[in-house]
Amino acid sequence: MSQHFTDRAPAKINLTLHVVGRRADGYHELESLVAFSRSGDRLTLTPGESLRLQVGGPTATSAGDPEKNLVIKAARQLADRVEGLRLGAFTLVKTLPVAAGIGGGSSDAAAALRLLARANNLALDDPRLLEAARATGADVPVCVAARARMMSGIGEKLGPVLDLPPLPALIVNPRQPLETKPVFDFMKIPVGGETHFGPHPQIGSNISFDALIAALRKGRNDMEDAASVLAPIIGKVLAILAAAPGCKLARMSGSGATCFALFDNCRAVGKARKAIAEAHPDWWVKATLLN
Ligand SMILES: C[C@@](CO)(OP(=O)(O)O)[C@H](O)COP(=O)(O)OP(=O)(O)OC[C@H]1O[C@@H](n2ccc(N)nc2=O)[C@H](O)[C@@H]1O
Ligand SMILES: Nc1ncnc2c1ncn2[C@@H]1O[C@H](COP(=O)(O)OP(=O)(O)O)[C@@H](O)[C@H]1O
Repeated sequence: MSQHFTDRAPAKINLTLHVVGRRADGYHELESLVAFSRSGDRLTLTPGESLRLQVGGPTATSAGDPEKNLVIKAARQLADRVEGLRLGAFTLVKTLPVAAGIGGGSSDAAAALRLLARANNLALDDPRLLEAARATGADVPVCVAARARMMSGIGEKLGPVLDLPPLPALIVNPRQPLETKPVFDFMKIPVGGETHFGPHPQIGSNISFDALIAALRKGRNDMEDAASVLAPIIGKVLAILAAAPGCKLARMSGSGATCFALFDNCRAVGKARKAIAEAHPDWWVKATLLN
């Protein structure tokens, strides 16, 4: 049997998302504490000469044309930078909701870069790989290591990996896709302008669970109001999560519409998952640990 490599592409959760300004090229400058789930999509690479992608799984259709998939884009970006890069056939099992604020496509792209790095003996901190990540999408660099850390700039500046306590979390998507650009556009932040919503809380490694929750409460998701106008169901999801017994914090991730709730124990997450999944069988409801 031919050799193959497999990796997971976890969901990216913006525990905070502060929009702090806008660059001349229209991209928004952010400050965001990002964490990752334990589960997500699954990507396999069978190394070979030609680049191919087969997409399956429950959300494969909504991910769109495989030729435009971010897995292919990332592989081409790396091949443009690494002479003689061995490519191959990717198989993606897509389970994360698409256009959901949890960076599924970015995480798939980052997983593709990790797999190509393994197949070609490249280090994950090889500057060519990081450059390929940046060229693929703003959220791809943080998804390469897929560990909790601060992200700033448009996503290209990464703080040190943070040793956060694993956060019992429930992630809920009401299955209403919401693309990123219209939400940023709706915020109407002028180019060159700065926002004045307040500073980001300081969060370091080895912070206790309670101190982390207190710090996160001082932070925000600045895209929440705009996203809630474009997809009013977000308000309902947030209200349901906030009312779940034991919920310590409920917030939207990224540009939405996925929202998450943090709890101090997995039993409370399990109970909330059961209740919400039963009441809303059409929603995507996932219990996980974030860090
Ligand atoms: C908002 C965030 C927060 O983590 O997440 P999602 O909601 O997409 O998951 C990200 O910044 C999304 O990153 P990503 O989805 O990779 O963005 P890209 O594909 O590079 O850009 C999509 C579009 O979003 C806008 N964009 C993106 C990132 C950024 N910092 N400023 C922007 O204004 C641009 O209009 C761009 O055309
Ligand atoms: N592997 C992929 N998974 C999901 N979406 C993808 C993928 N590749 C390309 N896309 C496209 O990228 C866009 C954003 O998808 P996604 O990464 O799921 O958004 P978000 O970061 O908001 O969760 C969608 O329009 C989708 O068609």
